[in-house]
Amino acid sequence: MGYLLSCNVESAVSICDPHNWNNPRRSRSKPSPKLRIFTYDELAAATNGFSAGNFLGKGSHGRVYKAVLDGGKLLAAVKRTTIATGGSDHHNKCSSVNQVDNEIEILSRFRHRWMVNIIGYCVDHRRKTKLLVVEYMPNGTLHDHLHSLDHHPSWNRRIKNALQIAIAVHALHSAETPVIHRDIKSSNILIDGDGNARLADFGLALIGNAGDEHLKSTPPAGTLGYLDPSYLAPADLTAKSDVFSFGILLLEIISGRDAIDLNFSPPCIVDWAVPLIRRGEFAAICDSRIRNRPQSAVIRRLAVMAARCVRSTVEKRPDMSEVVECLNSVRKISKASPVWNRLRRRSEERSENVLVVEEKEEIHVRIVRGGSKKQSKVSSVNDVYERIVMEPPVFSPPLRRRNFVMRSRSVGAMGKSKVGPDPNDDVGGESKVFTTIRILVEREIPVKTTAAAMRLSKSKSVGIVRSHKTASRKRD
Ligand SMILES: Nc1ncnc2c1ncn2[C@@H]1O[C@H](COP(=O)(O)OP(=O)(O)OP(=O)(O)O)[C@@H](O)[C@H]1O
Repeated sequence: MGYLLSCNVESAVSICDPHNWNNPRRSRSKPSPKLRIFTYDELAAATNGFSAGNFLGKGSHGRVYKAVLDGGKLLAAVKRTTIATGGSDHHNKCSSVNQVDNEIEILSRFRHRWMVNIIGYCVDHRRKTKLLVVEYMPNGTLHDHLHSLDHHPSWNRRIKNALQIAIAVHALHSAETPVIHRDIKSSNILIDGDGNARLADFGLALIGNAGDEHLKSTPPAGTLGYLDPSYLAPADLTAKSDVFSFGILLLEIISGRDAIDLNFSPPCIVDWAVPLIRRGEFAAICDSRIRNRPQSAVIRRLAVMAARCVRSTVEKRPDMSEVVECLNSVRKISKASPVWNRLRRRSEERSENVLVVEEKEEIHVRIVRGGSKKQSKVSSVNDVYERIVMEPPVFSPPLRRRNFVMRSRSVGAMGKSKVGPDPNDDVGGESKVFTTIRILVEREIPVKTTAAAMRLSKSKSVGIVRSHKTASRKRD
């Protein structure tokens, strides 16, 4: 099959220094720590024989186990995949191993405080297995937190986590040899012991400069609901596809709803949120389960940034440095002392009608005295005119029900598989790629609305990264 990306440990030379994420020159000078090469027996012992008790979860390309290493001093997560030997599922196995190889390749070059970093790996040909060993994250995924029925992260926590991931993605994009993650989504963000968000799952990530042959020859991949609708062919890939996925993530963080959620109308988060944002109805997209709503300025800036990230015109999306700047300033506002925030809120409430013109990071506020809602000009997010709605927040649209926690499917397609954008996205033109999605229809819930409740089964990343070797062999 030729799906090979051998991890050359010695080539692991560059590192993203978390303290210098915006200074690639300084961060390049740090040496990369050596990867540990484990034996199978070592990892089997550390995971209690890959026991059910140590099982953490199952992805589309293998099972993940908790490992206790170095006499209990080091906790790790071990991702186990099977090396293909031919047969009907040969292609899937190739794809899994290839994704693990890809993760090893990329994670061995980059380390970042807001990423789930690699510790080492193991290749056991006799048992036909490859194991990736990464830092253990004890607090589940951001998806679990956002969609849990009991505990909902506070606004401060959400903004902090969004900023952490934005910083990690920006570090990848601005590295000397950039990396495009291609699978940014809440279930690929793990929460560490201190409640920090860490970007994980680099199985679909691509490393290289624009124009590199392997970038131009790797088919689109990603997760349904998060996948950039403009990314239909290998040549369409840019860092702005990650920006799109990050925008979806930000909408999910703000609203607490899934990227595709059939309990909402429309089910696609972009179709649901962007019209509300355009109309200035920021409160309507806020997660109604959190009692302490942040100031309007915080919600407005988050919502507008998210809407800009999911713009259909790729060039009009911000780059991640702008997203980081915005989230940084939002975090400062949201962390300001309660007294200051009360004063700010009061002054906001006093103005009956406010027009805000946002230009990049500068916000100019024009107070329109005595203006009616009709007079307030509300145009698209692109025109960056918004009206702050001073009415009580409009929470919970009528179709909202939380009977199910739904999860958008991770669909990636690489190699032979094909993947398409969310069917709800208005892509326009003829789509060159397709995808399938399993939907379970359930009718058991007595609710006032007439729509049947539907649930998506757990998302899975599917795909094969074609190696440089494969690409060049094809050319030959
Ligand atoms: N480093 C880790 N620490 C703790 N738990 C982890 C870690 N990595 C993965 N897990 C758990 O294992 C599960 C499976 O992870 P994996 O990355 O294989 O798949 P996924 O991202 O959930 O799905 P897909 O492969 O379809 O994207 C995760 O949902 C998470 O619960």
